[in-house]
Amino acid sequence: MAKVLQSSSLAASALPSSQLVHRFKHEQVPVSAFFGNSYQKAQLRMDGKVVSVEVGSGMVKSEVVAPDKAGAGRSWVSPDWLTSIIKFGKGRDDDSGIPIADAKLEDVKDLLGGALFLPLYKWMQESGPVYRLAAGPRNFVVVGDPAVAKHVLRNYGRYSKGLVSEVSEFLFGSGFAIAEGQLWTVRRRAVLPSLHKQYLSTMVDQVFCKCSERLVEKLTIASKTGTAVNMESNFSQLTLDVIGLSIFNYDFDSLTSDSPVIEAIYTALKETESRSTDMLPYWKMDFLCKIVPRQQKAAKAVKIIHKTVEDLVSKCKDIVEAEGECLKVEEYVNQSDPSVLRFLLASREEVSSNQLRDDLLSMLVAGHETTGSVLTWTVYLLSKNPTALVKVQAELTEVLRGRKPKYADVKELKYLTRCINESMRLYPHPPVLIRRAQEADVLPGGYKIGAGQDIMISVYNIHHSPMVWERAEEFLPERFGAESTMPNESNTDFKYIPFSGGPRKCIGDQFAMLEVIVSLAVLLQKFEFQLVPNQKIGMTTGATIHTTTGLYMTVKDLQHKPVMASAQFQ
Ligand code: HEM
Repeated sequence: MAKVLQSSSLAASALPSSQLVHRFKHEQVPVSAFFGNSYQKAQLRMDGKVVSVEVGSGMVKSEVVAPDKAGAGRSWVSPDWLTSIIKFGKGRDDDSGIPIADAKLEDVKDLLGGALFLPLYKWMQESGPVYRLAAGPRNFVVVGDPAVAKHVLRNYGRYSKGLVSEVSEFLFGSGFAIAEGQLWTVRRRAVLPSLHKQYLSTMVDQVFCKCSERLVEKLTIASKTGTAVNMESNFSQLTLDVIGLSIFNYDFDSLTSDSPVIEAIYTALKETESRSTDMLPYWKMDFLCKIVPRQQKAAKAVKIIHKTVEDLVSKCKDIVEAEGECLKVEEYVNQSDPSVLRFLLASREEVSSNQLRDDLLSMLVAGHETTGSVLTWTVYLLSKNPTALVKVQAELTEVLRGRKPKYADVKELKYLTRCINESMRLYPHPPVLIRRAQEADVLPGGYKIGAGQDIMISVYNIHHSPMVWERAEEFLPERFGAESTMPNESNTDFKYIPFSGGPRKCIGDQFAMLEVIVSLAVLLQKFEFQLVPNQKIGMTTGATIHTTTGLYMTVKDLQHKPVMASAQFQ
């Protein structure tokens, strides 16, 4: 006898998703992945219709029963029935102690291409800091509690990157940003020393300042004509220049944002940007990527990126081989090319060209949009908080007196740094970290999870939680204190984790902070940024928090404007 969903008991594990697909939203999704092995028949709301689906020995039969007047199913996440599945699936024997979020259609209708972290926050307010969410083919335990985040992030061996590795492998390959186990350990250990202090201080002068000054030239023209500029796309371009030049070669005149190399990478990255989120419903269905046009486009773009990076690796190999001997750090940073690539080749480590390519790509992708988004939201917040902006300008005048910043100046720009810290609290990039339990575990608070459980650590929830932060929604750079050390996961006990924490913490955190501080020091000494009026700045997500339609600003030259306020802050 076929059972209907509402009365059946569903097993938690998913069927292999390979044969069973249902056409939905113009593309195909794996019906079977939504159900357990004991499932036989259910009614689903899909594509604006109520559909009866029957599964038996590898076959799926579906027929439309009625139009779906309630409108559920216009999103691939049909929350009402997914919540039901989880409730029935976990059933009476659920002793995990984890409440199930009551996901409603209106919470998630814009989920695809929208801002997932916003409904995650709403559900935290309703269900508490740790809850279970049905999302597409999987269920996630969503974490907004610093103690639980600390447990998961610190116990790396027991939690892998899971889904995030699966959906971004097409781009990162075996790069260390998504690699696991021994490969990750070896490659991270090999790359980490390339970001040493001397390298960073060289980059401030040779790359960060130069790229920012190039943006100053562009904005000067806009300031003269009064044209509004989209600062989000300008920052995206700036940070790609910076990371491309720093990783591959900082010969500024030969490798610039308008050079074919950077241009190719930029175009290709744009194409691939949304593929990871697109991929979530197709989880483990590689064949769909070969037939869906948008996925085909992304696959082509990855080929361009790979070819471009392979050419750069091979050119640099020739240079290093011609040099013969291994260079010491001091010698190497004084050379005309102290790039990460050159460091890695000069260290003469046994590594394949493809592995090197994937590791460099890991850094390029992880270090580009994240830093661009921090710049975007910091400038946005400063334009909305004139008192903080005046303090920043006063500090810049006091410390730099109109000159460009050097490495040693950065630690004196305390208030600017706190504004950036606070911007990363309010707008963390990425807003959600994904992990998968390798074994059963009990989380702090007594929540039980099984092996294979997917987990979303919502950094956004932790950073916005009124249980964690006072006046959580306000922009208060002073909250971190001027003289205390830079806030991080250790000194805030995982309340502040914009760079994650534990063994897989961001490898480029210092690089990124330096880059953002230096870029803003150059730009804010020169210009005042004003939001174009009547602009709605909405949020959406790719890997980071983006604006929905750009951040349009007018820029005014500050050259002759005196700065009044004192730079002191408590
Ligand atoms: C403000 C800018 C940045 C932010 C907010 C940021 C944030 C993060 C976060 C949260 C993670 C951990 C992801 C996870 O646990 O799943 C991460 C990892 C990583 N980041 Fe960053 N990042 C930034 C800039 C950079 C830069 C400039 C680089 C390269 C120079 C970089 C390279 C990486 C790499 C390679 C990883 C993976 C590390 C591993 O798995 O071992 N990031 N980043």
